[in-house]
Amino acid sequence: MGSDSQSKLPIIEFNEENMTPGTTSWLLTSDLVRQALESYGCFLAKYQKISPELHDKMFKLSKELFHLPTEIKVQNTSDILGFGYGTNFSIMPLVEYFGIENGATLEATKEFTNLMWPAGNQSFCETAFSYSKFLSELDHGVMRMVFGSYGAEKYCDLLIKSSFYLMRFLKYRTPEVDEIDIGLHPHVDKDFLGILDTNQVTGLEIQMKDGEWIIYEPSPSTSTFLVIAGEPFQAWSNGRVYAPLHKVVIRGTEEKYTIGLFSFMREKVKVPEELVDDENPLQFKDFNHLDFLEFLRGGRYKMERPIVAFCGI
Ligand SMILES: O=C(O)CCC(=O)C(=O)O
Ligand SMILES: [Fe+2]
Repeated sequence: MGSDSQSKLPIIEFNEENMTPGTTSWLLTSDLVRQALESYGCFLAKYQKISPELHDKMFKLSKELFHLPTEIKVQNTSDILGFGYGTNFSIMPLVEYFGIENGATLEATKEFTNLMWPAGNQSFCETAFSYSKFLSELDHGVMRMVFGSYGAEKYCDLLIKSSFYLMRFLKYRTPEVDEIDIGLHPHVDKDFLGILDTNQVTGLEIQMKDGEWIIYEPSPSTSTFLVIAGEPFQAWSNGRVYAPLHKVVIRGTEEKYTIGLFSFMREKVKVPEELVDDENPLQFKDFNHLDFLEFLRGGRYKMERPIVAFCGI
């Protein structure tokens, strides 16, 4: 166990003003965001667009989702590894999750809702859609800031246009006597950028660059999110952005719920020439993000740094 996240990780506020590209506060925030991702691979984002009411409603509806019968839940499938429903993993028995592929679109949210609630659940559909839409705006805002801060803003629109999301709902039950307390094994995310929201239960632990593990303490303010970089973002930045190893360990007696929005790119991911010079030679070849996800099949997702094996130079 290490120290807690509130004292270690940068906290960055996002508002109308500093999310407007070109303003002085946007430029200042852009540098803070880039530095945070380079130093920690993650930071806490204060983002009021998701109100406490919306947060509470989304988590209440998420609990209802996990209460559905198993025969309904297993219908949430996807061709992409890890995008559908998952549960009862022998090496991490506590976690159960759903995924909405193309989350942040109304069509996919409707389709998922109708699959889970054939008689309809308008409240879930509307809430999940507005929640994921607001989070996707934060995701775009963060990307624009990082690209801008590297002087690589001209590559941002194409990638953002090609991006899509996995909206993931996770639940971790508490371990029974003699059961392991691992919720998620240590892993580095395979998305470009992820945004995580949680109920007030600790469990997520993140490894810092110096090897120390810190415990993510959910903020009492429900408008605080954890923004965390995945390996593809690290590759795009030619190794500048850090993609931290993290895990979930359930030590208490309360169930943990998480909601995450993770971005993926359809457009080829290419290190900008602005990030390559004599001191920083090219570390990663151009790659297709979805091919990377295919590459992870057959147990390769357990590798320590699969992106290096996939497209490292
Ligand atoms: O539940 C959490 O806090 C972490 C989730 C996570 O790391 C993931 O879905 O990749
Ligand atoms: Fe993760």
